[in-house]
Amino acid sequence: MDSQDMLQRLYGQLIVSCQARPDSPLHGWVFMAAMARAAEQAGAGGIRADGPEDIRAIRAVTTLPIVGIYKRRDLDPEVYITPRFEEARAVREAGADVIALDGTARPRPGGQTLPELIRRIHDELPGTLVMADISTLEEGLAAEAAGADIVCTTLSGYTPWSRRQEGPDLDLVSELVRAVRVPVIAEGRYWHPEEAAEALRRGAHSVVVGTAITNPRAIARRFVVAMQQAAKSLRESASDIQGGRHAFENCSTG
Ligand SMILES: CC(=O)N[C@H](C=O)[C@@H](O)[C@H](O)[C@H](O)COP(=O)(O)O
Repeated sequence: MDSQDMLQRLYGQLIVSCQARPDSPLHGWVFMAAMARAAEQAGAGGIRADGPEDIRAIRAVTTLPIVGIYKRRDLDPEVYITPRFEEARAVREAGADVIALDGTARPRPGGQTLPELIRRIHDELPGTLVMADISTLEEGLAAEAAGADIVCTTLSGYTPWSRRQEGPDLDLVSELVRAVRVPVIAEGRYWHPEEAAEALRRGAHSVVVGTAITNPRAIARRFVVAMQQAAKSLRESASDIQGGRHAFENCSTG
């Protein structure tokens, strides 16, 4: 399948990000491959995955397009998403169709600039689509000029200069759609299905959802916190009622 067909295949689709950090009980390729299968059964149109081991395992169980990344926080705590050509090649060789990488202008470990890295991927790994993970409109424009095939809102809220907000950066989707010619993929803090639908209405090509689907710890936590808050206010109102009753009793016996 050529890269235009691949883009076409992702159009309007949910891409499920199947990632689990080392401290998660679900860390490991067995669990990530199972997550990817579950996502496919649900009707997702693509998978985003981290690291050659997970990507290889996912490739073995699905024919869905894979957006591959290789996080290397050990090389750089800030520019950690597929920072160098070495990581890009490893991800591609493991079976990824699209390589997503840090698309900001920050200095990269290894010293290559973003345009140099994208050029090298296109030259040496032909047929690979490059997705630039960016945090602002300006970075999206620069990434497109640098040769990125797709821009993605992944890093909005995760660079010191980008918008901080609890929910997804839908406005960045709208701004990018107006300003760039390449497809814009929405990603980052999509928690409700309606938000993903809204991203499509604003012109997103696809939407990537991770935590809300593949992180049971975060999902369960949401319930725990909501219930703890409810229990606390129940306790408070019960003690108010009790306090009221005491006051009444003291008053009527006094
Ligand atoms: C900032 C960063 O490193 N984002 C990572 C990129 O791959 C992942 O940790 C996110 O889970 C992914 O972007 C999906 O987003 P969310 O989990 O919010 O749906």
